Amino acid sequence: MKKLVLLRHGQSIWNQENRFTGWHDVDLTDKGREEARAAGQLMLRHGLRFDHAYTSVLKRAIRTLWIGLDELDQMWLPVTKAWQLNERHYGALTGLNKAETAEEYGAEQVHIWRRSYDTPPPALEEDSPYHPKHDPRYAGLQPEQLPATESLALTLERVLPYWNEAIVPTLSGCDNLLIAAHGNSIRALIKHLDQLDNESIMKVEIATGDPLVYELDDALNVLDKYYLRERD
Ligand SMILES: O=C(O)[C@H](O)COP(=O)(O)O
Repeated sequence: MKKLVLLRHGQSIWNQENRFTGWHDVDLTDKGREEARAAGQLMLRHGLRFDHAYTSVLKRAIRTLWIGLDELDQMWLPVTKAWQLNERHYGALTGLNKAETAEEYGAEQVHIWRRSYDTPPPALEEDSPYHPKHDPRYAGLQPEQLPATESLALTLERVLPYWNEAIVPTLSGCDNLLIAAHGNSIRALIKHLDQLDNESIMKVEIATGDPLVYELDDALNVLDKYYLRERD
């Protein structure tokens, strides 16, 4: 039996400030580092050790992974960083306060932007400093690969090919894999793994620093799924 653990990063500075973040690269708060440490300790207590780890190219997920692996004494682990595991791009909402945006546009509209399956937020202008075309870490990508906004559906369109082409071959050849990522890239993976319809995925919320375990057979069929804290 294989184990796949999905871990959302600990609290970030913009989570704390209640700002739309998406692809903006903000670090963890002290609380976020503590959440990452607690997640690592929880995995340690349950005897989890990994053969490989994946993360995004955003420091809140990378640092959560580092802290978790440090607790597991597995800092030596091979790690693959992939932009495809980034948070969904929040478009023109990036940097705005979520409560203030709800006051301005209405709570219902903000809920649609945050949780509808296929309604993306308004797109960023190309000259916005938040546009990924200005960020050297994406210099190797084609212009059409750089989002100016993303719905969950569009996020899935880049997460799923990466899952199939990169993660599935790795997972097929090992026992235990850790993915440290983001609320919506993890929701995209969950939609695929649990075969949820577009309606059901809208209700799925992912907490920070809360390891979610999938037990899989050799063909990567899901045998069981649980939050590790439930078994603590
Ligand atoms: O990018 C963000 O702002 C958060 O990490 C996730 O936001 P959400 O809860 O609005 O999906």
